[in-house]
Amino acid sequence: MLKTLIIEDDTSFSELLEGFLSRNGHQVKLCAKIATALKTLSEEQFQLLLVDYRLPDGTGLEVLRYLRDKQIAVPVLMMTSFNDVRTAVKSIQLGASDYILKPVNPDELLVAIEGAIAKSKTPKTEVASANYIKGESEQSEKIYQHVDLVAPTEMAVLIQGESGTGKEHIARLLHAKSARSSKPFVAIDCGSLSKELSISELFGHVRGSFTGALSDKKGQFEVAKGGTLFLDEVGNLSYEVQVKLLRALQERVIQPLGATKTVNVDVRIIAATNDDLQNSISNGDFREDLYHRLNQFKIQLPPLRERGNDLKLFIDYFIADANTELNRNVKQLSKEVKEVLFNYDWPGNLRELSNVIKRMVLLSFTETAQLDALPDEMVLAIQQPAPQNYGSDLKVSNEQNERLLIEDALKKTKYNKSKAARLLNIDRKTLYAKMERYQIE
Ligand SMILES: Nc1ncnc2c1ncn2[C@@H]1O[C@H](COP(=O)(O)OP(=O)(O)OP(=O)(O)O)[C@@H](O)[C@H]1O
Repeated sequence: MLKTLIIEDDTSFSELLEGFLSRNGHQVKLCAKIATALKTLSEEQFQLLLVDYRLPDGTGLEVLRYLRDKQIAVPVLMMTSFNDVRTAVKSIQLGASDYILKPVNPDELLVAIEGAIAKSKTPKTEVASANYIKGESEQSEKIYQHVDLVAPTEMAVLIQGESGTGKEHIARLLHAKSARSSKPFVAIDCGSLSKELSISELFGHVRGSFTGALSDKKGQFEVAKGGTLFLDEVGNLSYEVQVKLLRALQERVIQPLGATKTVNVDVRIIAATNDDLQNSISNGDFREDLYHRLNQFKIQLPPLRERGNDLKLFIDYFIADANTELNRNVKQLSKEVKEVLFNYDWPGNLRELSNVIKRMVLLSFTETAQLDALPDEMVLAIQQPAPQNYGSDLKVSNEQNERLLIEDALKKTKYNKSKAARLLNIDRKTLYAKMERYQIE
């Protein structure tokens, strides 16, 4: 019996899920609001969480933040509508194992649950012998050439790219191709750690150094000794932690919280970000000196929609993978499916593509995948008129869209800036900075 908590406000849907999962070996509990869910989580332990993204008293991200702050390790599967994919993909950065599109298909749900549980059992420190393909576009060639050149050096590498573009995959590859490959690769998700936690997580602490420090704990700098420390979402580190990190990198020593002795640092740093750190530097959110330390070599990963022919290669690759995993035999795509896959703009990049293809293969019982195996909303999305056209100036166009999104979020939240920031999935400081920039009152 797998003890499972479903957090979902649509009661008829959650009861349906409850019945289905109970028949498939789950012991299910239901909560319809975040507040009741957090109370339940403080009283009981679960082995799996299914969380609706939009809930009456907030978004599923709040549940993830709670789990992070309380250091509760449990696989979480986000259930999201198509329109929320962009933000749901971000939930992965906050610790969710995966997301699944609503309406939820039962077979797809079981596959996603299996994946989420398997993922939670793979230690983050393990270097996965990930299967990957390189792609053939000019950009891909350049990326892998740069990987080959920089991997054997000791240079700090900054990997920049949208969510799901393969940053962690490149970081693991850099490690695997370096002289440090026999030593640990340790990944830290800086986005999912509070300030207090990130200091102890990075540098360690000694027993009694703060309430709750019941024993000595090695920081990840020490755990990664001789190997590579991967700082994912580095733009989310608080200013105080940035100062400590910079000192560690400059002086090559760290001091665990409460310790009198220092420890030598022997790690190579690879950092990743999906923010424009230059922007964060001008906003005063990120230290320029740290940026230069991390950015001795930059690898920019392009979004999938700009990878040209690579999209086809990735589609073929993910189909082959899903055929093997799900015991299907999809060999081709109908004309309509091709049209959708090649015209969609893939905000969640490779992660979204791999999920969409897995779902499509699961729902295809013949050799040709048909349109009804794709999410309806995806089909609708490509039929919608393109967003307002601001000419070929990408920067102006992005800024206009950002401005509209911010105004919309403010209206929806009756100008409550904390709520609007949460809705936009940015912090309040960033929202203020953007409002000032766009002169939104
Ligand atoms: N070259 C590749 N070949 C095959 N699959 C890939 C490749 N690159 C990435 N993927 C797959 O795409 C998904 C996203 O990759 P990854 O986690 O590395 O992206 P990311 O940019 O670090 O994501 P996030 O910003 O959400 O942390 C993973 O499932 C990964 O296995």
